[in-house]
Amino acid sequence: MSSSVPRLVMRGIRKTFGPTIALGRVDLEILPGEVHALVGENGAGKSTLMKVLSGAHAPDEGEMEFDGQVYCPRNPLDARACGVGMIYQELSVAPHLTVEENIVLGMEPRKGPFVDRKVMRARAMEALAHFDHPDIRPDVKAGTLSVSAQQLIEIGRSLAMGCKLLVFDEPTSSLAQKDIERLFLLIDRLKAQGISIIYISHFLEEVKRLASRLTVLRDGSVVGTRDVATTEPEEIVSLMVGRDVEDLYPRTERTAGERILAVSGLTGARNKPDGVTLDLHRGEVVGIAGLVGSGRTEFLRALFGLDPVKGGAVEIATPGAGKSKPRDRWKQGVGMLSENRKEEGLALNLSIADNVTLPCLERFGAGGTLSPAKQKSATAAWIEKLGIKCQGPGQAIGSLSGGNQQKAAFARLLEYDVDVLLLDEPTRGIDIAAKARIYEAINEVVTDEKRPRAVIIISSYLPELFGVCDRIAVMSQGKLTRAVPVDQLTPHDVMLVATGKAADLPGGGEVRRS
Ligand SMILES: Nc1ncnc2c1ncn2[C@@H]1O[C@H](COP(=O)(O)OP(=O)(O)OP(=O)(O)O)[C@@H](O)[C@H]1O
Repeated sequence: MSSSVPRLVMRGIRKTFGPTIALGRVDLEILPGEVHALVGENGAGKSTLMKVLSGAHAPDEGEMEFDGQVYCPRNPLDARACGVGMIYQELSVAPHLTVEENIVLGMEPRKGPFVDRKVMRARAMEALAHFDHPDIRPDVKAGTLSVSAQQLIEIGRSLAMGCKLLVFDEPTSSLAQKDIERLFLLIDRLKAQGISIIYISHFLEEVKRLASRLTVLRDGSVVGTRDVATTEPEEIVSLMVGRDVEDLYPRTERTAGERILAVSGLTGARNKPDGVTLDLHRGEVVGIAGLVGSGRTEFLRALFGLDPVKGGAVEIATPGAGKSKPRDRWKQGVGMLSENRKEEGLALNLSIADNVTLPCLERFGAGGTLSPAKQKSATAAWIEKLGIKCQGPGQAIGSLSGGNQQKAAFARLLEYDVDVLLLDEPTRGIDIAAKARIYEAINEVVTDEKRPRAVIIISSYLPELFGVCDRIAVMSQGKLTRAVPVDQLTPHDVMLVATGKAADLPGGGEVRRS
């Protein structure tokens, strides 16, 4: 931190949306060459603060300075021209354009009425020199590249403009482990070049690895800024949630009951999954570990009837099974939460109550009439249980923060009350305290005395799988190992199989019974 002039000063930033105070007079200071983490619960105001910084939202009050100059961007392009680049979770690369066209997008160098292709190429090459990535050539179509390469194009776009402050909003959520490590090394290099970074993440391990200071937002206010090296994770979490953290992985005694699902030799049209066999019993949670791209999502999609299969069988022993075709899994008592929030089919203009009750509206009225009061009271119970931060069941779901939308999608699955829950990365984008509530809800459904349900959960976060599951199986190149009880496994065993260094897990594949 060579200079005494801060890179960025945000002072007294206030932003309201109708009755919601998203930010109440926030102050933030970022130094040159500093990686500064921004953490907080879902709905704390992190995205809103960054949207003010990027010119996407005008603040109601407050002022900003960038390198000692007044900074007041009119829009994100203007912000980038002033030196502030944003790298969002949902990438904004244009797939049909080439890498170099993406890098100069909106700032194309001109020669008369035409794009100056020579200057464009030179600018792109200069930006790409930061990455040393063999696949990212200036003339390839961006859409043909992996998610991690597309993320680098976004970063390149900001570097080509000479940005001195980059904002990363949960950048690792769609990346494979090796790409995550590559990104961290890049962030280290950018920092060494004096570029400042604001890093938003729900993973405190990432914050520890990268940041020197962190700021905690709670309910639209800064509750503390700390040096990362000298701050314990427990202190950060209690600052975030405003109280001490209880047990993150609540779990009561579980017993596997009758078999509810039997998958044998399931093979997808494109060989992912590849001959997958798995049994699931009432009262248990089975985890699927594996690297991004190993075929975990494809397995759940094939099992749920979303993608075509070319071989194998799925037997379901729920009260609703047999009455309907395999495509109608919901009617058979099987529900799925997709990893991609956009695919969840949340109707963004409708209220939380409408979204949560939509799949089972018949329960909320009789004779063709609907009782909004019943919809609202059922939804209010989920809002309370999962801690969805909102004004009430009537609020449009599109105006919730990303993590709170994800919680509402989970509430919808629970409200539908299925026997088998298929969960693909259910806590992605969800803060630590809310994760604990989701784990608690999972524990409740599998230990329900009258009707214990069964859960399959995919997660890239091993502590989560070890905390929540009874058995874990590992997916690698479309093939799934036996599901082994968690107390016979270590995370190391799982990683060896996931990375292809071992063929199978140790331990037996038996199900624990009472
Ligand atoms: N366009 C909008 N209209 C109405 N309310 C909004 C809008 N954008 C954000 N809010 C509200 O402002 C508050 C802060 O939301 P924000 O998205 O900044 O939270 P966040 O900390 O980024 O959460 P997450 O971790 O879930 O992404 C929330 O209560 C949210 O519902």
